[in-house]
Amino acid sequence: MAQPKSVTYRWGVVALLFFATSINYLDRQVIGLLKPTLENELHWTETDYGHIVMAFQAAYALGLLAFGGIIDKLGTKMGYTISIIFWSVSAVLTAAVKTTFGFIAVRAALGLGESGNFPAAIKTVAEWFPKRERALATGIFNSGANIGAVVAPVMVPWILGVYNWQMAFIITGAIGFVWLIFWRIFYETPAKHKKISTEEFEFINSDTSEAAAAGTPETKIKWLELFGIRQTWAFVAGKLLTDPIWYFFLFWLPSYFATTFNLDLKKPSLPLVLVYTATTIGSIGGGYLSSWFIKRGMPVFRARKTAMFLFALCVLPIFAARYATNVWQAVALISLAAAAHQAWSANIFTTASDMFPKQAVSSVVGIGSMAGSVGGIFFPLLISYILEANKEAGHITAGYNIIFAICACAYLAAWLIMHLLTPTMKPVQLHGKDV
Ligand SMILES: O=C[C@H](O)[C@@H](O)[C@@H](O)[C@H](O)C(=O)O
Repeated sequence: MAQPKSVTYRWGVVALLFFATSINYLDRQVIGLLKPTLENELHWTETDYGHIVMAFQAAYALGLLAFGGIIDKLGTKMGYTISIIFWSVSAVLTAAVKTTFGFIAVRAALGLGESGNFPAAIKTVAEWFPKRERALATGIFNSGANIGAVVAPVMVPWILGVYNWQMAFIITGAIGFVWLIFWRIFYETPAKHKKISTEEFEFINSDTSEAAAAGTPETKIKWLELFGIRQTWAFVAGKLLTDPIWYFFLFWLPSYFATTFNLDLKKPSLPLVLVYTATTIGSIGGGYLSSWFIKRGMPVFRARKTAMFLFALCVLPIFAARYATNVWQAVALISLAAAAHQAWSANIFTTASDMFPKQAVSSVVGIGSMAGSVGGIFFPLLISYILEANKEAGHITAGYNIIFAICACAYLAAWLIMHLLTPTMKPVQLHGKDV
C-alpha cells in the first residue's frame, strides 16, 4: 500500500516518544553530574554513591518486569501517564532529600517509574506503524536517549551556577509534566484517534493480515506463559548480552578518555560529544536500514537479521582501540561501535513487535530489558575487577583493552544465539487462545 499523502499523525507520535525518552535519560543523568557537589554538602563516601546508583539500577530492572505487563493491561496512553508521573515526581522530590538513605529511596522510585518508558514506547510504535516502518520509528525515538545524555552535562552545570543542586532536580524533573500535557491532549491509539485520516489508519493496519494470524486484539496473554516461548528467550539473550555494553559506553567512557588520553573532564569534552552524536546517527540510520530492506521486498525477519548482523560487524573494530596512538583514532573506533549499538538496538527492540502480537509487546520488551539491566548491574563488577587488577600492575589501559575485546564479541555472540533460538523469527501464534 502506498504512503498516505495527507497529514500523518504517526510521525508526531514518534516526536512525543522521542521527547519522553530524552527526558527519561536526562533525569537519570542528573545525579552523576551533581556527584561532586553532593559529596561536599552531604559528605557521601564512594560507597554511599555506589549504593544510590545500585538502587536506581535494581529498581529499574524490577520495574521493567512489572511495568511491561501493566502497560499491556492498561494500554499505552494510561501506561505512559503513570510511568512519567511516577518518575517525574520522584525526580522533583530528590530536591527535598537530605540523607543518603533518602537518596536511595527516591532514586529507587525514579528507577521504578522510568522503567515504563521503553515498554510503552515500543508498544506505541507497534500500534502506530506497519512493520516496514517500525525500526525507523524506533530508531528515531531511541535516539532521544543520546540527546538526554548530551543535554544533561550542559543543563545541570548551568542550573547549578544560577541556582543550586535542588533546583537542578526540580527543573529537570518538572519537564516531564510539560510533556504529559502534550501526551494527554494529542495521544490516542489509532483506533480511538479522532483526527487520523482513513487513509493513514488503513496504512498503519496494512500488515494486519500477519497480526490477525497471530491472534485477535481481544486474545488474552498470560504473562508467565511468555517465559515458555523461544522467541521471548531470543529477545532476552539479545538484550542481556548487549545492553551492558551500552551502559559501559554511557558510564565508563569519560574515565577511559581521562586515564588513557589525559582528557580534562571539567571542561566540555569534544571526544564524548562526538561519540554520543554518532550514536544518534546510528540509532536513526540503523532503523532506516532494515525498513529500507523491507521496502525493497526483503522478508521482515531477514531484514532485521541482516541489519543486526552488519551492525554486529561494525562493533568489531573497537578491538583495535588498543593500537590507537592518539585520542581521535580511539574516538573514531568507539564512535563506530557506540553508533552500531544504537543501530542494533533500534532493530532488536523492533523484533519484539515482529514476533509478538501487539497485546504482548510491552511485556516482552519489559522482560528482555530487565535482563539487559541485570547485565548492566553485573558487568560493572567485572569491569572494575579487570580495571583494578590492571591498575595495580601499572597499566590500566590494558584493562580497557580487555573490556573492548568483550564489547567487540558481544553482538556477534548475541546474534548467533538469537539465530539459533529462532532462525526465522517466526511470529508467535495465539490462535485465539492463551499463549
Ligand atoms: O537507547 C537506549 C539503548 O539502546 C538501550 O539499550 C537502552 O534503552 C535500555 O534498554 C534502557 O532501558 O535504557
